[in-house]
Amino acid sequence: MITLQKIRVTFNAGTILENRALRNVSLAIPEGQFVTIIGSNGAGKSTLLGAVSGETAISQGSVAIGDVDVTRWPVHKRAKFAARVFQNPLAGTCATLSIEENMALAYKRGKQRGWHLALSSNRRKIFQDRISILGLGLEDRLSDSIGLLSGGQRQAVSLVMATLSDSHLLLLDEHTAALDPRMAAFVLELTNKVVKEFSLTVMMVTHSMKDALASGDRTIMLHQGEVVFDVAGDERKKLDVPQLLEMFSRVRNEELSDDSLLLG
Ligand SMILES: Nc1ncnc2c1ncn2[C@@H]1O[C@H](COP(=O)(O)OP(=O)(O)OP(=O)(O)O)[C@@H](O)[C@H]1O
Repeated sequence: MITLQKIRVTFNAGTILENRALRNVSLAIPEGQFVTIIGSNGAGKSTLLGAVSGETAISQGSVAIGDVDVTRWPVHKRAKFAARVFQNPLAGTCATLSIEENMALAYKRGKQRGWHLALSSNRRKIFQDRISILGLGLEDRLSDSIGLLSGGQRQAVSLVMATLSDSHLLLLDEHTAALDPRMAAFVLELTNKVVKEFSLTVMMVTHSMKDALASGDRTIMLHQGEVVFDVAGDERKKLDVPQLLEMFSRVRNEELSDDSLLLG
């Protein structure tokens, strides 16, 4: 269970640039749940993921992963519990290292030993098996520099890397947004496969209402730093994109099209 209690994040507090990016957000996400997060530009979606991963300092509230209160834990310590995949494929991997070295780093995330120790022949077999899930033939290219891969291949490897550490929480921050439509669909499909296979708990930010409803089992919408609706189960199954847009426009009291949400 991920438990966020009354999270507040205020950037530039006390200045004319003060921005209350998250206002009293409380959420309880049971283990194994896949939550999709939508909302227009600046709604606080990335800030929410940052509050969980530790990349964003919270002004008030608490974050617990399982029974552990991690509110005061730095990013590197929380990495044991949570893996994050960013929009920019270059952000989550190190271009100058090989695929297997990147995997070794992911493997040792939250552990004490150096990454070279994670590169034993046993480990290499695990990496090969794991990466073959992708069906991209990368198991034969483990010693290639990761910088040689396309954006989509890199996102795919990042997903596999997320399954190598002991973390069971996957934070996806618009991880398909920078890819062409075909690759985006492939990476999303792969996401669902990996999540299912490794029973991961997921928080996925997306600008696509369609993807938000098609993936996962719960959808929350943020608006101006607040959760404005939270839907799961049968109620969610019955929802379609136009209805979701209508709910959103009711919240904002204005008319929106899918594109206007996508483009903010
Ligand atoms: N480091 C920061 N310093 C100051 N303000 C910030 C910082 N990070 C985010 N913000 C502001 O906090 C608000 C929420 O930003 P956030 O990135 O969480 O929105 P978002 O919903 O992810 O938007 P988008 O869909 O555009 O990525 C925005 O007004 C943003 O400008």
